[in-house]
Amino acid sequence: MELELIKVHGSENEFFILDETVLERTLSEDELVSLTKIITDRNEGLLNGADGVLLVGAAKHKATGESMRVINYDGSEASMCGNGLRTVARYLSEKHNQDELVVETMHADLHVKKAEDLGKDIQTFQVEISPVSFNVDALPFNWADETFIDQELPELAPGLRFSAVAVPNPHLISFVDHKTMESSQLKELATYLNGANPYFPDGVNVSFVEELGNQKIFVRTFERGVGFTNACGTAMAASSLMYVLLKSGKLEEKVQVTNPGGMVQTIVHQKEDGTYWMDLIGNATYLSKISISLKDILNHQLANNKQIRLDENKNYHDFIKHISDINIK
Ligand SMILES: N[C@@H](CCC[C@H](N)C(=O)O)C(=O)O
Repeated sequence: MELELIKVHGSENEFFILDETVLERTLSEDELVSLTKIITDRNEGLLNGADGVLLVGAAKHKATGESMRVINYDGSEASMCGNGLRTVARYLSEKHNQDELVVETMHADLHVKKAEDLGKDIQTFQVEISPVSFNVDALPFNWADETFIDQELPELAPGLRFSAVAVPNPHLISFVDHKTMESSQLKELATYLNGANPYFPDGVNVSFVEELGNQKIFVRTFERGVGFTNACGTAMAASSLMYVLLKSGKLEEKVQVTNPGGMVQTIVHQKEDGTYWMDLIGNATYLSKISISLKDILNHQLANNKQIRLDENKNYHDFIKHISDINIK
């Protein structure tokens, strides 16, 4: 069976999009996990690998058109992916010739839409990040209290304060100074919390956040199931939420979030029932289109592919050259 893949990125968080609805048959779970591990491998994978696979499938609910599943680099499945959802939003918007759609994800049907270009000729999409929960059971986080907001974890990271939030994938967030941002502390802590540990049985995405100015933050994330990525969309949305709640107090106002792979904008909203949701606005860039058979992938014969390299990334690089706040790679 021939597969059509699109290599894409959102803030240089890279994925392969695979649309299962146009295949002769659906993939088995084993095939999906094996395929993901093989093509995303950063050394031997397809086109230098990626951070995961985004599987477009038929939606279960009538109200929505199609669904997105997120398979991390290590084959584990995540409930959401913010950067990935922007690229799937673009794919579905072009497929159905529609500027606004609803995409079904593991826990929520999310509104997505085409937005004004963030930079010259940068395809830009705005996606809903929700539902948000501060309940530690939603992550899950083994902690005695119901929530964990702006608290110390002295046995793990003395002197730092953390907040735990599910959006709905799990995030642990700390506001740090520049020196801590550049240190090895994030890697050490996140590696521990994503191995066998008593706190986060399913692992957690860990982010350090540096305040850069009024409604401006820099976010660096070590992702569960991947490791360091250039950016994590749900982490930037969750970090913006914590920035608004703990620092600026400015709901409904754009936050500029820079990251090692570029820049996005977020807006934190509060509903009448008191719950929060975020908009995540950023690039949805196509890198290459690839045709390859499933058999060749599973036999590690990745050279047997046909590919069309797209030239959109040049515009993206011109765009990020002008973001002066990108200071950590
Ligand atoms: N990069 C994504 C998040 C992908 C899932 C994450 N690694 C997890 O396991 O929760 C994003 O842009 O949100």
